[in-house]
Amino acid sequence: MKLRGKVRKIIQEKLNEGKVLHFSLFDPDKVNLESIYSIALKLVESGTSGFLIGGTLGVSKEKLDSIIEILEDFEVPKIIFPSNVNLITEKADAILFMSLLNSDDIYYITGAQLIAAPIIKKLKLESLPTGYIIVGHGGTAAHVGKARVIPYDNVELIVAYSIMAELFGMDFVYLEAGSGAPEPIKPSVISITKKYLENSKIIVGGGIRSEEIAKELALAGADIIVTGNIIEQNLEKALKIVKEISNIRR
Ligand SMILES: CC(C)=CCC/C(C)=C/CC/C(C)=C/CC/C(C)=C/COP(=O)(O)OP(=O)(O)O
Ligand SMILES: O=P(O)(O)OC[C@@H](O)CO
Ligand SMILES: [Mg+2]
Repeated sequence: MKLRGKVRKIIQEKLNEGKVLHFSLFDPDKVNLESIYSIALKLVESGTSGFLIGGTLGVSKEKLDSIIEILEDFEVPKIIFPSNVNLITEKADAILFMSLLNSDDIYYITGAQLIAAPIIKKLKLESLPTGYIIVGHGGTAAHVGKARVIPYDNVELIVAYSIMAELFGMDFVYLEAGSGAPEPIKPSVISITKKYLENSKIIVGGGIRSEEIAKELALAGADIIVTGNIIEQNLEKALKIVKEISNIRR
């Protein structure tokens, strides 16, 4: 919680320097507590700018807390990526205060947020207002969040949802293809969406497994690239992605 209250500023300053950020996603259900410190160290040395901690199935606050404690010494923001209200902890620096804009269930649009808001206030957690938009494959998050998933190539809908997030004043638009998606969101879709956004920053995640794709997405206009599965499955490849993104200047 050392960086609490500074997270948005840290992100903004890096973006102002023309950098594209990489966030490392740790799933509390899948990560091994014995190995997480050494994995995180390599990610930080390669240039990752944030830790997202979250998952949809099998996640407990206890495991979330243990992970954040292990990561505490790294001067990198530790941000909760919540699937529900049970994953709010005072140990984090910040939380993605997300609304799943293309959900059919009001619970994921304003319901969970209603329950979370007073808790976040009480804990003095920094909140990062985020429009969460699920596209394509969608994965477990789409199923649980009852998303009306947008087809990968329906750029008109993706743009409309993204503009909506910006008009609501959300600082971030998270375009999510779903954890482990067979293909990520298309760079061409990102570049078109980018043209319509004046303030909101674009987070892209889901199915990013190569430095080539990560670079294409970054050059197309993604501000933050998230990788999760590849860190668990092929750390060397994940480190290549982090290095590639960290070297980009726009
Ligand atoms: C603001 C608060 C407290 C909650 C918001 C809750 C919302 C809007 C949730 C959206 C729907 C949802 C289930 C999102 C999950 C986001 C997430 C943590 C994705 C990464 O986890 P996965 O990789 O999909 O999970 P598994 O590995 O368990 O499949
Ligand atoms: O695990 P991957 O496929 O990298 O997806 C990351 C993230 O966007 C999932 O919510
Ligand atoms: Mg996962």
